[in-house]
Amino acid sequence: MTVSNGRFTDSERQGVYRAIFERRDVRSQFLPDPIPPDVLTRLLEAAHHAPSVGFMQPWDFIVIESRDVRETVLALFEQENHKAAERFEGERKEHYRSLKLQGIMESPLNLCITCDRSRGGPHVLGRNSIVETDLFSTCLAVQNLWLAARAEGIGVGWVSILDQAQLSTALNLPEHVYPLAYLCLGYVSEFLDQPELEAQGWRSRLPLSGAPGMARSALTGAVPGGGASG
Ligand SMILES: Cc1cc2c(cc1C)N(C[C@H](O)[C@H](O)[C@H](O)COP(=O)(O)O)c1[nH]c(=O)[nH]c(=O)c1N2
Repeated sequence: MTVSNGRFTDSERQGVYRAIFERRDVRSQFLPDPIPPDVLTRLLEAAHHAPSVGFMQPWDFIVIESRDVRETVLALFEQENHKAAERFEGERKEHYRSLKLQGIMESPLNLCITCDRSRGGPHVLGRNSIVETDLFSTCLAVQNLWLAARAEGIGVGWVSILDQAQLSTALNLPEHVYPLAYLCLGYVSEFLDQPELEAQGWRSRLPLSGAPGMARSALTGAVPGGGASG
């Protein structure tokens, strides 16, 4: 069916929303099946079509299959995760320790999406005032990949419990390249219907209306839906 004005058909639109609402951060459900090269290429193409400040396209994609490198990154995770647990007390600490927060070895492929902070030279259109816009752009590449992966039936898990300098060393990154997202990718046994942290009782989704800081009018401080302002 042809639709004018570049509009999506109903089923195309539903597909986009389905990817958004059914995307999950995956740590526990990875299958070992390899991701075929053409599928991986589609995911990287999707990431590469993210918006970026001044069309800077500051990202690069490091595909990591090596078990040695993954074991090194897992050791970095264990070290930081141990420190992270110490920030909680009592039952909350035990709860934290029970959470699975990475799938580095179980997933068949790890991917580091980096941000080259020097790309495009010293003056990038749109980045003169807010210098972090290159990092924001790279986050959008991550999200594009995450949604495309969901549409391909592939789970993605973001591992950020890592020391950034140690990760850079492990991946041999030059100083101007920032390891923005360390991701685990693979087909999954299932996609949970809610975030794993919610299923584990760690934290729940906030309501869109009335949540602190959400949907707030910058001019009046009023929260649509009758929530308290201020
Ligand atoms: C920047 C960033 C960093 C992390 C995450 C996400 C993002 C955006 N998340 C995943 C996070 O816990 C998850 O997105 C939320 O719990 C919501 O779940 P769904 O993504 O909707 O399944 C995440 N998960 C995890 O198990 N270990 C981690 O280190 C991180 N780090």
